[in-house]
Amino acid sequence: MSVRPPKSLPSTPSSPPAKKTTIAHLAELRASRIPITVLTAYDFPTARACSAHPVDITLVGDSLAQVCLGYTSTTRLTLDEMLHHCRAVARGTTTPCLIADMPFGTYAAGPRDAVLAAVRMIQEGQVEAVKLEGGEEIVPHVNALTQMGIPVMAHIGLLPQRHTSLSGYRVQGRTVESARSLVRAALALQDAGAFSIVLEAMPSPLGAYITEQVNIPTIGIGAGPGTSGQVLVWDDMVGTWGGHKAKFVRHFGDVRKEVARGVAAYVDAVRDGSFPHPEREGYAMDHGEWENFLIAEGKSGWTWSSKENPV
Ligand SMILES: Nc1nc(=O)c2c([nH]1)NC[C@@H]1CN(c3ccc(C(=O)N[C@@H](CCC(=O)O)C(=O)O)cc3)CN21
Ligand SMILES: CC(C)C(=O)C(=O)O
Ligand SMILES: [Mg+2]
Repeated sequence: MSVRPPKSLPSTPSSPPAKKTTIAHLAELRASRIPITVLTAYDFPTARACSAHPVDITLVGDSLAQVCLGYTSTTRLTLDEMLHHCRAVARGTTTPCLIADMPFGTYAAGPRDAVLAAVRMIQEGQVEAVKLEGGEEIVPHVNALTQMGIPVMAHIGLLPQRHTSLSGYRVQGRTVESARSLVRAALALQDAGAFSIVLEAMPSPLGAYITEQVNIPTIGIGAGPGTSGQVLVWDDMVGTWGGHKAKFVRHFGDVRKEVARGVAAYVDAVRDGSFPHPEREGYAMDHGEWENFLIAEGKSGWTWSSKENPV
């Protein structure tokens, strides 16, 4: 399985042809202080939407477990389930860099497991890089992956895969000790070869401070505006997620309301017989063929009106 070749989007007079996002390009965005845009995607149409007004990175997050599959925790998601969604997102992805979360349990036992699972994610899932949650304890895993040429995005701060042992989804880095351990983790993960780090749920000054201390792009979610880029979960961004709304979420659309309106309008239209309209959404038949059909059936006087006889 080879890495997919860069694809170009058609150019318009106002915009040059979009190029495939590379790791070097992400580093350039950081150096130029151009915010990096990241959105999650779990399926083909969402991947297409992310590619159409292109974000820099499309992330198949393990938030997939909750917002798309209805599990109560990301820890329920298996590698096979993740691969199934990665393939769908890959089919809809053009220029964005495609990254996916390594599911809970696929790297816990050690670097060897991490490499085996990451190879499957690249070969079967067609992703370009993997993301792992953890601090200094996953430095050996990040080393093993990056030494074999598998690009790694690190993820520190709030670690949803550890919500049970951490007694919930809590903002991190609010004490001197916790803030210092996050800075140490960021530097250690950078030294281990991570090309970028997600900073989740930490005070804004700490997000900016870590960003200044490292020389790789940081991607914030609830880490303030001082990071190199931002990520949001798709369903939080478009407003389709009906569960807990974290403080860091902003709805940039109200798709839930529009979906509810559409479903109600469809059900009402079918029930009142206004959908489908016999011509607008139906197929016509040559009049002579129809007459001959009725004669063949012995029913030449048969008439039908969608109004009188809706079924
Ligand atoms: N829809 C959705 N959005 C996410 O960002 C997300 C998921 N799902 N699922 C996987 C993880 C879980 N995440 C979460 C889940 C809960 C909080 C949360 O309850 N945050 C509290 C902070 C509590 C505190 O003060 O410490 C909040 O109110 O923001 C944050 C991130 C992030 N990821
Ligand atoms: C929110 C991002 C960073 C994530 O890890 C996910 O969607 O699972
Ligand atoms: Mg995740």
